[in-house]
Amino acid sequence: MNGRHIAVIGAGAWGTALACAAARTGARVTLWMRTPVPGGVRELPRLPGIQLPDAVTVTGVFPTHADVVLLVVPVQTARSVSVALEGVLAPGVPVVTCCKGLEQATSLLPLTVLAETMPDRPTAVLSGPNFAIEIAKDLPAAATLASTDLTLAKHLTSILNSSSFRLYASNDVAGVQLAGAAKNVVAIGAGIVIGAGLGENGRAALITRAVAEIARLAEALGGRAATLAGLSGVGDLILTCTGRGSRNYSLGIEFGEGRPLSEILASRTTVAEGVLTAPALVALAQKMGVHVPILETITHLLSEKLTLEEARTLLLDRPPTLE
Ligand SMILES: NC(=O)c1ccc[n+]([C@@H]2O[C@H](COP(=O)([O-])OP(=O)(O)OC[C@H]3O[C@@H](n4cnc5c(N)ncnc54)[C@H](O)[C@@H]3O)[C@@H](O)[C@H]2O)c1
Ligand SMILES: O=P(O)(O)OC[C@H](O)CO
Repeated sequence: MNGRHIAVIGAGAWGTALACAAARTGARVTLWMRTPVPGGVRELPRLPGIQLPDAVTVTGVFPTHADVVLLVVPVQTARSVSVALEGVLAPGVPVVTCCKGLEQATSLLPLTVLAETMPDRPTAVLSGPNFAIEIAKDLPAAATLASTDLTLAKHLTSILNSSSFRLYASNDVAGVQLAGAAKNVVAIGAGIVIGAGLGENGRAALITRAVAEIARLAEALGGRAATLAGLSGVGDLILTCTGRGSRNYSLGIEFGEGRPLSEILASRTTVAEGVLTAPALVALAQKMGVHVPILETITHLLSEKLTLEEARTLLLDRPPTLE
């Protein structure tokens, strides 16, 4: 062990996988679970077949100290969990949000939520094309770690990087967070296209033009359009809009096949962040005065304000324009 301590808050699929990845850096790891199993566990329900490394201790108690804390809960719970964590965590310990989405009630990005709940704390975001099960199995992957403080981002990449999980530092927190949030909405749209039998050309067009919408919104929020070409942008869109392992993409496929959203959600126990992020994203775009017809159409399909036929007409019957 290297003497470092990494704490992971949230023992869902992604928290479990990140605990495995953190253990591979040589650190001691604590994994906070909302409802810990008495006597501890080595195999967790969200990732069947994955054994936790010995370096990982599962706990129901928030850490008071660590070299870094990873916040890995559904984005809609980030506010309440971070408030509780802030009550016990020592000042100065950096917190990295690993959530992908917007808070539904406020349209805030996760780091903006943390700025309200942990105002004096150093923070960062981790985002990229990462299916939890593959990270847990130690398959090769990469992601972006962004902080407004680039020195902190570089320091955290050096703590969390390993020979199978390669991290790149960035200071574009708006671009990285927005890309991670929006890709879940686009993945639902891509799934709808495939589920409805509209073809792979249509899916490629939808993804590509959605990138233009997200880039415009990222710039309006102070981010960089170029970030969309990176791991948190196109990288995650490629994975999530084509990989059947994506909860958001597979939800879109089922919806496109004609299954009601309420029925799909009732049949699942894991989070598909795109569902609640979609209306928040559209509200944010409206507030910033950014035109996002594709994101809007996906949102209206999910809320049944549009039929598939109406959505198709709305997107395709617009006058041609410059790319
Ligand atoms: N699964 C992946 O491959 C993956 C990869 C990258 C990022 N993410 C992101 O990580 C976040 C978490 O996703 P996940 O895959 O781990 O979800 P999950 O559905 O597998 O698990 C969610 C976990 O959060 C816990 N939880 C729910 N409500 C809570 C509350 N109020 N307080 C505390 N804990 C609560 C649940 O008990 C569960 O353990 C999401 O924002 C997701 O987009 C997931
Ligand atoms: O299963 P999804 O759709 O939540 O996607 C998981 C990760 O975000 C992929 O990078």
